[in-house]
Amino acid sequence: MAEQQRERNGRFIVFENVTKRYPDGTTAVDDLSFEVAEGELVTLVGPSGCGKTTTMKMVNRLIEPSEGRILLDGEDIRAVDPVRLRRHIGYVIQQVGLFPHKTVLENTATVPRLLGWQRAKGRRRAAELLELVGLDPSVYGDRYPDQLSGGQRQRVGVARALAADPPVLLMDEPFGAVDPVVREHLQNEFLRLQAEVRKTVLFVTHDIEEAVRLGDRIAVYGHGRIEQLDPPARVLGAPATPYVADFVGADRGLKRLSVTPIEVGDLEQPPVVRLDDVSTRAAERLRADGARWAVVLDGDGGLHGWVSAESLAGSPGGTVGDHARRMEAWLPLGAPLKQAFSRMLQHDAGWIAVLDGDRFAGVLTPGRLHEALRRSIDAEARDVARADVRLETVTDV
Ligand SMILES: Nc1ncnc2c1ncn2[C@@H]1O[C@H](COP(=O)(O)OP(=O)(O)OP(=O)(O)O)[C@@H](O)[C@H]1O
Repeated sequence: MAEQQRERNGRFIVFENVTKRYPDGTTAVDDLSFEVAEGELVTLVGPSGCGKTTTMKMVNRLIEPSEGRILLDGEDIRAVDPVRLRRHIGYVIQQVGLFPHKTVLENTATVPRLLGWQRAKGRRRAAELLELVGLDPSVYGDRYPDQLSGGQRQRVGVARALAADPPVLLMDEPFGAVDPVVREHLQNEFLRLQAEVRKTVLFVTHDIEEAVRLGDRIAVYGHGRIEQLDPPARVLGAPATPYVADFVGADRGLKRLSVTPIEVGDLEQPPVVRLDDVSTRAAERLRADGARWAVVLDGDGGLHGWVSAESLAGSPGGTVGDHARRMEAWLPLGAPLKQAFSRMLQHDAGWIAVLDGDRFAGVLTPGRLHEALRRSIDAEARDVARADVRLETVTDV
């Protein structure tokens, strides 16, 4: 998929043997080579100080590499004026950096203004973007940043980064400063947004859970190097090194996988269409849902496969059946998560359909699978804690 996109569009980020040595001798990034396809979201995850931020800041030339080169859309970024470059790359950081004396609308319209857009056009665009990130511009547009919650400020940060429609988005722990509940909201909203705008994104996080939930691929960093760059299911299910296994908690997780069943609550509900639905109608529904694909059921409600929004929109005639593809990867409810993992790896699939008897129940994604596993591990830890408490009581007596 990534390969095809690359060939078709050619716009992506390429790191070629990039090393960054700081003047004090610290090697923050060591001979790094990797590529990001257009429209792909790669999460950079790893412990503090492993070089994630340095990697990211080299893309918008806030930091210059000591060796190697970085290409953006086929162009060596050293040939591009840094200020011009930055105006074409969205940048979202943890401490959003909104201008306190400017309103939300003015903050959001900053880059369009710098790019010389007319004021009215910039404000129109800013209002659209605020709407898109879930902030009603008529309510929030005239507020100042200190009149917003932390989560709302992060949303403005995302809207501002997207305002000039940059092809590339750099996000450095953008949701790191908000509480876990708001964080999950922001992540889900961001996923919906990304399905619509399909930017090429580098996303730095400490949090493996966030990396799994958001990334098309995850780059797991060791010191200054990427230890593994793979889709989430592969990183979790087939860690490339003991270091990666340890970082993603795979050792413990793999054991729990075989004893944790798939439950209804673990499933996502993608749009569902029928084989005999008119394809234009189905395409409209997918567009309205902001979905890139839908599950296809046959006349009896059994699983047939899936269909992409692209193929429906590309040739509008006929029924869904003319465009649908078979999906072999499915499992019954109650099957162990381990089986889901191995199916995902076997079919190189980003999701697995789950059936309740003959009925389609939903899909399991790597993100959901990881959450289920996490719950199971936490439950196990709580059981152990309770057992400890009982033992202490016995000793006291
Ligand atoms: N200006 C600098 N001078 C010297 N060393 C630096 C400088 N900036 C970063 N470093 C060092 O480079 C290494 C990588 O730093 P970087 O900020 O890229 O890590 P990170 O993975 O983003 O960490 P964190 O998750 O804590 O933000 C660290 O050892 C850091 O101390």
